[in-house]
Amino acid sequence: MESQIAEHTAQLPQVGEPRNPGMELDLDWALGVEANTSAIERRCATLPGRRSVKKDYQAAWLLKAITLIDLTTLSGDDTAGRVRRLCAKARQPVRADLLKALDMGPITTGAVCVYHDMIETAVSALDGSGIPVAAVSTGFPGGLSPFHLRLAEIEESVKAGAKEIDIVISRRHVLSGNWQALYDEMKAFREACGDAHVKAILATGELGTLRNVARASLICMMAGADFIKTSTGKESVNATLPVSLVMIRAIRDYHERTGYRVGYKPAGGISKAKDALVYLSLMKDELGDRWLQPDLFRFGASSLLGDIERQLEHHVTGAYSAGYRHALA
Ligand SMILES: O=C[C@H](O)COP(=O)(O)O
Repeated sequence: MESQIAEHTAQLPQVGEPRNPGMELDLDWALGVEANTSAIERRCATLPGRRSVKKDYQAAWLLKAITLIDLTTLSGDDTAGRVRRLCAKARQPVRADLLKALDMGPITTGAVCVYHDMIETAVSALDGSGIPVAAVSTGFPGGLSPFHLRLAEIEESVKAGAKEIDIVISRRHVLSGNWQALYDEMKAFREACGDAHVKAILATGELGTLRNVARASLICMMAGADFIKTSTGKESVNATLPVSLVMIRAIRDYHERTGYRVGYKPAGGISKAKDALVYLSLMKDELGDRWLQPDLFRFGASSLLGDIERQLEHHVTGAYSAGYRHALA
């Protein structure tokens, strides 16, 4: 048991993984990509049944999943108190007695993700923990505020202490085929981030087709995205497996062609432990173990942690706790 947990939760040494610097816009490449929707859907339909992990392996994978969560609160009624509670949860996401029973030392979530106004609260609540604060930005979730204000918002968030910036792209650039505008926008966002890492939220539920998702993924990577992320969590359709397969394969193509590894963040609507396991096995199948580390994979999720805790408690005690006992996250 101990070795299974250790094997799946170990952090690989990150020997100076270079940041994706981006490249010139290569429209021939981006416009040449196709997405065979029925083949993609067929492949995804087989995933949940085919790759189930059980017992100790399942506990190990669930602990791993926790270390990959961007623990998120993005509500209009967020308060400093709620953000501080969320940060306490990020520092200690699993009860000490459960960790002990699983032979595990302390773990944390991958990051805490908040709106700009909550950055300073989160940074101070996470002080000394090494957990980065991610801020959604650029007029999240619509991305329709004036361009100079979107750049200024990024700069303010970096100044306030955010180490990761989750930007939203202009969906209209994709829907109108204005790929140059998408590239220029993403490049400007990346520059405004400076040393902070930038996640490009594609809002895939609003891009119309899987082919658009593939093209937008490539163009954002060409413009220097460190991560590509599915959704804001506010679209009517958020993270899905077909969209994930398309984005993950774009990441693979980009790595094969440029040598740079770009991260992946499915976000929105991922609230069940069993769904997290399917995403992890998809990453492992398509990209390999290197992409199961927090510098290359995150779940954007506000309630996934609660379900994972329930499953871990069941694993240890044989009983499920009531959902209300895990109300936060
Ligand atoms: O980026 C994270 C998402 O906004 C979280 O969405 P969720 O509340 O559906 O988990």
